[in-house]
Amino acid sequence: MSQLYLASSSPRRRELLTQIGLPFHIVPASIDETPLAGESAVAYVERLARGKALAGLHFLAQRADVCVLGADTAVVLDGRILGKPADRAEALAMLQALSGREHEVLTAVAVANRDHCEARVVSSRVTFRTVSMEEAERYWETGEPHDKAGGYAIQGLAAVFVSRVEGSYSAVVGLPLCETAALLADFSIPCWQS
Ligand SMILES: Cc1cn([C@H]2C[C@H](O)[C@@H](COP(=O)(O)OP(=O)(O)OP(=O)(O)O)O2)c(=O)[nH]c1=O
Repeated sequence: MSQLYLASSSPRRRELLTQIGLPFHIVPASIDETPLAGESAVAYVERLARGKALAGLHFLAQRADVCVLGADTAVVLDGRILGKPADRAEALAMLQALSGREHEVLTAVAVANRDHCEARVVSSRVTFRTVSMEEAERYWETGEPHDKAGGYAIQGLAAVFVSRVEGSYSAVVGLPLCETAALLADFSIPCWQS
């Protein structure tokens, strides 16, 4: 059986993969995350997830005995991708834009070995109650928003803003676990139940 590598520096993704009982190693995979001109959000997250998995495989010198998993999460509002906020002003602007509205969270997961690379994209819908400017400012001070797509963490303090989730909770946090397990099964990497 192949050894599984997670191409990610995200502690969330490590915790999520651990949650479903899979042993894995970590491999670095930093890639350019600039969107291409005219690229849709779905195409963007899929390209990045594949890119991270393939960069990890490259780092491991295309070893024959490994499978590498990469993922990418983007928050999409009115067709616009909200990445990680660059600074306080951008984080506050994102929270104000998300306040009192529904938005989409897209997460792509990709698995690659030397022969092929497969990906799935999962779309979820998250609704925020109204968030006041004072709350947004306090939230920024907690330090939670800076490394999160859309400037919030549903699994963290921002849970108090979320009135509804439709879709995959684990995908919003950073890795769609149901789809990940299915994808890994296709690569003959069994999860806890098989
Ligand atoms: C919307 C949302 C995002 N996030 C996080 C998940 C991802 O870590 C991050 C999105 O950025 P990504 O670029 O997908 O991932 P990353 O840079 O953190 O890690 P890597 O590329 O090395 O795998 O936002 C949450 O933790 N909670 C949430 O509710």
